[in-house]
Amino acid sequence: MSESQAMVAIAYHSGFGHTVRLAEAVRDGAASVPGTGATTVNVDGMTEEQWELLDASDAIIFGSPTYMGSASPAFHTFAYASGKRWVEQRWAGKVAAGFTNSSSKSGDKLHTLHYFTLLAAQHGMHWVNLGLMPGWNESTASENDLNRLGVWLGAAAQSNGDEAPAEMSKSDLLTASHLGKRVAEHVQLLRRARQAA
Ligand SMILES: Cc1cc2nc3c(=O)[nH]c(=O)nc-3n(C[C@H](O)[C@H](O)[C@H](O)COP(=O)(O)O)c2cc1C
Repeated sequence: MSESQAMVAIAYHSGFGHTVRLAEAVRDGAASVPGTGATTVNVDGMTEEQWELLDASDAIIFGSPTYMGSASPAFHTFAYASGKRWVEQRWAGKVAAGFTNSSSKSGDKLHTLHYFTLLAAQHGMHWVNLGLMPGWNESTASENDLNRLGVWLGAAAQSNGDEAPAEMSKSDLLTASHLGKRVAEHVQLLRRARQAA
């Protein structure tokens, strides 16, 4: 990462390989914005180096499958451990966003996204929402629309319980990529504003 380059970190967990595909799409969307580097961090077993990478990032995008109506236990372990950063408000002022995946169309994914907003707020971070109108909600609409699940708070994806990660919805992956790009654009805006201040 060059000195002037912004960094977007995607802090995610994936138990069975679906959510990691979203994390990669978010990363690619963020990296498409000029002057932005992006990297994924699997939060299941964080190293000191990975914590330092998050500390040094301009944005942290949280991602987890929805298990039993909330983020996965591995993600919650990461969030609990982030309390060390919380005490010092070390992530305050960073940009935050989130994404989740589950097998049901709703599946209570919104609760996972709500949880991410609280985590971001406790860290003093600035939440960026999805910024896409809902798709697939008219007779002429299609499940290939962006934001096909009609969520505003973050990127939500649905993968059938009997299908491999390779079968994931292209619309969901593009929606995740949109979120990464939007976060990187906000990071660039904030950087310019802070430099001008
Ligand atoms: C313990 C457990 C709890 C789950 N709870 C939910 C749930 O609350 N809602 C839902 O729609 N799917 C639920 N699922 C399905 C997962 O969200 C789904 O398999 C998802 O694709 C897993 O993502 P991953 O491959 O990244 O781990 C659950 C799966 C497991 C193993």
